[in-house]
Amino acid sequence: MIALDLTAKSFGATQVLGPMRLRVEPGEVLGISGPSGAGKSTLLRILAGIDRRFEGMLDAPGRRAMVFQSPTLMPWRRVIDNVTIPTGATTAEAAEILARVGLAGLERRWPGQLSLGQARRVGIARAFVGRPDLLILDEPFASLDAERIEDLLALTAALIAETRPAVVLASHAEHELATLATRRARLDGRPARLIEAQRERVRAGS
Ligand SMILES: Nc1ncnc2c1ncn2[C@@H]1O[C@H](COP(=O)(O)OP(=O)(O)OP(=O)(O)O)[C@@H](O)[C@H]1O
Repeated sequence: MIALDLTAKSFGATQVLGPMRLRVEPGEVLGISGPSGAGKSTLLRILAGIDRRFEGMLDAPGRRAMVFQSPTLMPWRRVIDNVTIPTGATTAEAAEILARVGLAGLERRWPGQLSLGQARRVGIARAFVGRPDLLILDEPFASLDAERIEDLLALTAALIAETRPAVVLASHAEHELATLATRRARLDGRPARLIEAQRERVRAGS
């Protein structure tokens, strides 16, 4: 389980996030919406352990993975190395997950030779290859066309069901949140608070 008890997060004199308490169990997908600039990315960076400069306590499981809005691939490394190097996965494990996300045969390509949708798939492969306990998804499908979003939503849902990490997803897209989230919350206000919706539905198997 991931547990955050946050008192405050500030940039300089500006407090961005107010007091909040957040818990996510393995197999749960907490979907967070909220206006632009509310602090979703800031909260996700805290949960991922990237930003430790906050007041409060974070208790997060060991294996964490994050998928960002923009694919953060190393352009000077081939696709397969973009999966193995940051994760420590073997070449065989990387090839298997790349095939799983529909990129069989593209392992030796350079990131610059991929479409945006393919680059996103590499990001998803990299996130799941280590079977994370905590998965942070920050607008993972932004700027893709509707058909590709559907494919990636289905793929992500299947991989979550198989590996059952605790997932926190931030998105502006209602459809993405409605498809993936088992719980919903909204981040709003100044400083922003997390307002949890009532539990809506629990996906089969979770
Ligand atoms: N490194 C930083 N230094 C100063 N202010 C920052 C920094 N990062 C974010 N902020 C500010 O914190 C607030 C929250 O930003 P954040 O990116 O977390 O919002 P968001 O909800 O993710 O927005 P969006 O939905 O547009 O991505 C904004 O007012 C932003 O300007």
